[in-house]
Amino acid sequence: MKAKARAHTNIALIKYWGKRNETLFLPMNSSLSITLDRFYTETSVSFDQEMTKDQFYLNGELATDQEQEKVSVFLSKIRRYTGVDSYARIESDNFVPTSAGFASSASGYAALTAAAVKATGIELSLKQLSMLARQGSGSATRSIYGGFVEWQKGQHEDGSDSFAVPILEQGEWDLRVLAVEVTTQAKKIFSREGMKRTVETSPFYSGWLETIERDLAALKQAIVMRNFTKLGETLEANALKMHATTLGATPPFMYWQSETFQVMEVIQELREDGIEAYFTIDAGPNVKVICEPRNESVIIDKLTQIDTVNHIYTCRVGPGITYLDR
Ligand SMILES: O=C(O)C[C@@](O)(CF)CCOP(=O)(O)OP(=O)(O)O
Repeated sequence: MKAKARAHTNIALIKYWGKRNETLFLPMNSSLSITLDRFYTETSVSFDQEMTKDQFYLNGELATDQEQEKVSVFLSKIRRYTGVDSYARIESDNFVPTSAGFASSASGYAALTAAAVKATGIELSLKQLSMLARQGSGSATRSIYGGFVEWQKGQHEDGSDSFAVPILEQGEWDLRVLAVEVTTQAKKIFSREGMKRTVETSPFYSGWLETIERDLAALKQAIVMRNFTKLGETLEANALKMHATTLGATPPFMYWQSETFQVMEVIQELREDGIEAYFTIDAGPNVKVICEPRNESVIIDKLTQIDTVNHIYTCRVGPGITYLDR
């Protein structure tokens, strides 16, 4: 019983920031992302009755004990859900430049979910795959689908209504995401810890939640109307509000470095010159710039003039999960 799947990473335009249930990975708020074409994870899973424990290989190497444990705990959720009781060999290859601020957990857990379930031979819906991937990493919930994807937070405390739904298919709106990799290698506060500390201690967190539904509605309307200005203004403001919550945490923290501000200033200058570009930032110093194809080259030219910019990856809207020959 073996299968292989590919899943792409995604960039949130309305951020998932905070859990209401850590065990089931239930979010405090709904979120919305774009799946990207360029970066993905390929994972194969082979269940074998003879194995006495799971074996996880990452990029060709046996993974660390900590990674083995995380994957095995997650695979047991899939075993319970599908009724399969054997161990498996898992091989994952990440085609994701984590140095550019892309979380490989989104594509990683989505690909693992798709390959593992396929290997069991049990047919599940994309909605069920999304609910399973959510329990590996929240942002993986969205990588089951391509295009523009909403992760509905759901109301039920068992998570049965917390999954992703496709909003717009790949190819229905051709936008660009420019991932700007800056030089700093600051110590990273992983998003799981960052959001937990913020939920538990930041007085600004309630303000974040109060504006989420309005942001989400505005962004979904912008998508329906293909209104790039409204999309950009909404996503940029949402990212800024997310990062504002961390400043009020105990102890306070900030993901931005001086290089981050340099990129943000150039984006604002571009807009003053009439070139529409908007930025979003996740749990790190790197900036992702969203623009329309016609402005891509002028924006890249301007960004490459910043001496602390290491590399710029150009991404387009990408696909949902696909199954590969072994
Ligand atoms: O992607 C977004 O919506 C916004 C973030 O990237 C942060 F900016 C959060 C991603 O969190 P994730 O790594 O999925 O956390 P997990 O559920 O604890 O594994």
